[in-house]
Amino acid sequence: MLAPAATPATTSISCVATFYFLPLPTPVIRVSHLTKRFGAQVVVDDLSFEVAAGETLVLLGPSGCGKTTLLKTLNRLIEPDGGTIEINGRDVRQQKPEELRRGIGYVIQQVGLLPHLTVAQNVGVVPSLLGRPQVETAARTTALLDRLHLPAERFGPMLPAELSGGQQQRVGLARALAADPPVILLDEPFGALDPITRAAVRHDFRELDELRRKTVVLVTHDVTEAFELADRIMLLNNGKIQQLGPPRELLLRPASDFVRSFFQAEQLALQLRSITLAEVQPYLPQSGQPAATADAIIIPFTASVHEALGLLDASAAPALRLTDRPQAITRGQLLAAFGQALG
Ligand SMILES: Nc1ncnc2c1ncn2[C@@H]1O[C@H](COP(=O)(O)OP(=O)(O)OP(=O)(O)O)[C@@H](O)[C@H]1O
Repeated sequence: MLAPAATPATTSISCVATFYFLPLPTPVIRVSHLTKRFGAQVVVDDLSFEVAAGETLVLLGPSGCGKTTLLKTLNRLIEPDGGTIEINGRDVRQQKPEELRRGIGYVIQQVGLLPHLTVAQNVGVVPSLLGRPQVETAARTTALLDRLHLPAERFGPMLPAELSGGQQQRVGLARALAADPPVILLDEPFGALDPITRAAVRHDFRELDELRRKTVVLVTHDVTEAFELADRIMLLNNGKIQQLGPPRELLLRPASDFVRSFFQAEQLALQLRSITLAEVQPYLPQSGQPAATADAIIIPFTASVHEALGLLDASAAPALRLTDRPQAITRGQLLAAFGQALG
């Protein structure tokens, strides 16, 4: 059976024990007893949570559970009926909505590019509103478009209507990042794209270095997307948090039948992504053929079973070899050990 993973709570406790004199990092977003009703329907029901600096929190749950409403309260596109929201220690109600929104990146499924402005002008909208020097904005726009595989020289002068859906979504991401806001909110940012474009744009999004420094809240109903992108997932139903934690915790230690059944359909695929080779290693045969380095792929313990199988499928290699383990592992042995690790 898998050993229990360290939860954020246990990690924090051990940090406090060892470095009790260091203050814990202040959360960038702190939500307390947030409530929103539409008529008689309570859509966000007394929610309290925090998001740490640099963390990606994914809001997940069935249609109508309140994900978008919750997200929109963070930048005051929707005003709550009760509770408080602090961003960087300031109550959002103390700031004018327009000013607040200029400091928070926002990406939506419909992209919402301004049709009469060029791609470069669209990306530069917020920095211009903030009065940033034009030269600085132009350089930032070029760098972002290049990083999102839309070379600025070619795409910068184009109009949004001349771009494909995937290209428009990339421009939407560049626009949200242009003013370098510390917080980014994304509502189904890849939702309108076909599966192949969706995977490609999501990959480029994940690879953006600067996102690692940002605090991100992302809404999706795509479970695989949530597992790929989230540091923690908040699973919602009827406006209430059903479970909040790292993806593998929701999968391996569901807090309720609702959580268990939510992931049921994709359970095997998610387990393959969540479980690492370090966890299956005790169940692999302890003796066997040493692998000839030339015909086995060497893979680290930190890789997931999904990544290992993907590498085997994509190459002509007959087996894998874990770093520091001389024996080769075949696909069959890996799957058998994975089954045993799941218990
Ligand atoms: N402006 C509004 N007026 C009345 N009801 C609303 C309004 N906006 C949302 N709702 C209702 O609030 C509930 C939650 O909506 P919300 O868009 O937050 O859900 P969601 O989880 O994002 O759903 P989806 O995944 O389908 O986008 C739904 O029942 C919706 O009909």
